[in-house]
Amino acid sequence: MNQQTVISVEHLSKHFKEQVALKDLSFSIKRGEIFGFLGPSGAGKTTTIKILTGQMKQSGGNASVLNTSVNKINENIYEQIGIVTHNSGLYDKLSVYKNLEIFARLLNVNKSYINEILTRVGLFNDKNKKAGKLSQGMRQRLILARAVLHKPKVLFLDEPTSGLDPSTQIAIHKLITELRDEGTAVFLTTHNMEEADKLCDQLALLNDGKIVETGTPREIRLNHNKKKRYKVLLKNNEELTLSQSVETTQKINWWMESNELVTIHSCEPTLETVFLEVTGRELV
Ligand SMILES: Nc1ncnc2c1ncn2[C@@H]1O[C@H](COP(=O)(O)OP(=O)(O)OP(=O)(O)O)[C@@H](O)[C@H]1O
Repeated sequence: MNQQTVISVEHLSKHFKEQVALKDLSFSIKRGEIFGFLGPSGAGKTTTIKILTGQMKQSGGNASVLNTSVNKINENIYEQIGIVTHNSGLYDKLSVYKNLEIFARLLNVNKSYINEILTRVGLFNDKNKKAGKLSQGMRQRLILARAVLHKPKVLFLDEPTSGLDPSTQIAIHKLITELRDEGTAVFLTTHNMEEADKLCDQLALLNDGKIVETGTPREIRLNHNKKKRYKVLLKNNEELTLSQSVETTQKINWWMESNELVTIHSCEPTLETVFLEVTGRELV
């Protein structure tokens, strides 16, 4: 295994009685990489996180996190990983600060870091508020702060921005990117293709428990850019979409020479379009 590899998954499968939830998944994630697991509801994203964090047993194949097989994971691993899932809870009756203080004690983190992380997630001024009185976006930022308080080497985020307002989404994206730049490996599940496109270094598209496409967001979009088209805006306000051809090249040249061309863009497919193309399903 490459020294930089922190998560390695080989032929992983999971079934619940007759129902197959994961089929033969293989991928790896390196240090300082955001890996996006993109798929519609029921595709198997949460099941994968549960197996990788030792909360559920796989039916076949193997996976390791920080060189420990998921079959041998014990609570010691929680000193090195952080998890944000749908059911991450908070102590509602305690203040924002106290919620973090409890975890700082459990995880042997210097208390001085609490104020720093509260500032980073934009909650410093709310540190004395009771957790139960926070808005949904503030709650999610506190849950994220708690998950990264001990500077984990691996961070698992299960749809961390689902249902949040745009400014909270931006704040969370900024923190995730900073953590990646500091070397954390991030395993992120989402069904938000814009989030995946913007944030992730590598992506796996998951459908019905199977990986149907992998690569960087750009590679995936360009691989599926078969019908190359261009959108142009001309000085007379005319907007045209043109397919690649000798005729189109001549037209564009002419508009450029005669200073008629205002804007030109290539029309690559979005990840949403790619997903629809490879699965026949929308990413909802
Ligand atoms: N404990 C369980 N018992 C039986 N079936 C389960 C269990 N957990 C998950 N499944 C099934 O496995 C499949 C994958 O579920 P999973 O929760 O991993 O999907 P997901 O991609 O995380 O969906 P969402 O985006 O809605 O959270 C679904 O068909 C689900 O019904």
